[in-house]
Amino acid sequence: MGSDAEKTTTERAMSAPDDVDAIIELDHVEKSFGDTAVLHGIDLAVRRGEFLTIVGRSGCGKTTLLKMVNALEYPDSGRVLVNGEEVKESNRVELRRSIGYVIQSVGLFPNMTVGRNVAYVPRLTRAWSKGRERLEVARLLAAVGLDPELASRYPNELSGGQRQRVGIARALAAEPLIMLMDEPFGAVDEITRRSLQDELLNLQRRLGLTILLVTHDIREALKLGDRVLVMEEGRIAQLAEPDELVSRPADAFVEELIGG
Ligand SMILES: Nc1ncnc2c1ncn2[C@@H]1O[C@H](COP(=O)(O)OP(=O)(O)OP(=O)(O)O)[C@@H](O)[C@H]1O
Repeated sequence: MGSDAEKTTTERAMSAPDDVDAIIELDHVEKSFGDTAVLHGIDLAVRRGEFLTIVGRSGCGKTTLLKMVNALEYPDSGRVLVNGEEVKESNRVELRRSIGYVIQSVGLFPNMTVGRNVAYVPRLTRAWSKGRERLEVARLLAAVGLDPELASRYPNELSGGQRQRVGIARALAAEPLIMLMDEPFGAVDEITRRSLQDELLNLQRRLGLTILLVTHDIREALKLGDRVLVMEEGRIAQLAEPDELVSRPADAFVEELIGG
């Protein structure tokens, strides 16, 4: 009794952090801004190579949770561990370089070409020759479905969808094990969005990336996530595989979200 095979997917999904190969662990994390409590006792273990999607209403704490992982925010109490090391104790610069961070507004450097943008972190950390850099940039642009010829353009000479792809290529250039993505496809049309989703899924499987992706789009969350984390007012409403979430929503809130 109680073997893994006998558990429901929810029980497996909710099982204790120490019985999985966790690359990211949140251990009873609490966070407030002034008088406003934003995260309430969050316990979460993300497995190496897992794609976790995070959904919930605006202001429920999704971005704050993501920022805990790359030390842009710290918990008031509780612990956040990446690769078994507490984030609070880590070297922040090294930690951030090892974690890709992609946000909706992309944040490309406007005065640098696409190529320079993509090669930004490798230029700081690796001694690539000019030729090698050109090859690597072309490879990365192709990986996110962009024509390598775009390397010589400036960000303002690209469409919103192309800029989003460059943002992902730039994050991948640092060869991260973890990617944090906050509404990465928010500003693109439906067709581009679908193709970006497909490319991201391929990359994630191929490179064994661990991805935490925040989205407002439940269909996107169900399509991309190995598991989906539904947040409600700073708490975990449900953490489950997509099928389980759809067939057995934990409460009326999750049911409404799925129904919508
Ligand atoms: N630096 C900050 N100072 C004060 N309050 C903050 C700060 N960052 C976030 N908050 C507040 O914390 C709450 C959670 O914010 P967070 O950005 O995590 O929500 P979210 O779920 O990502 O929202 P959205 O879906 O709208 O992006 C919000 O009420 C927000 O106003």
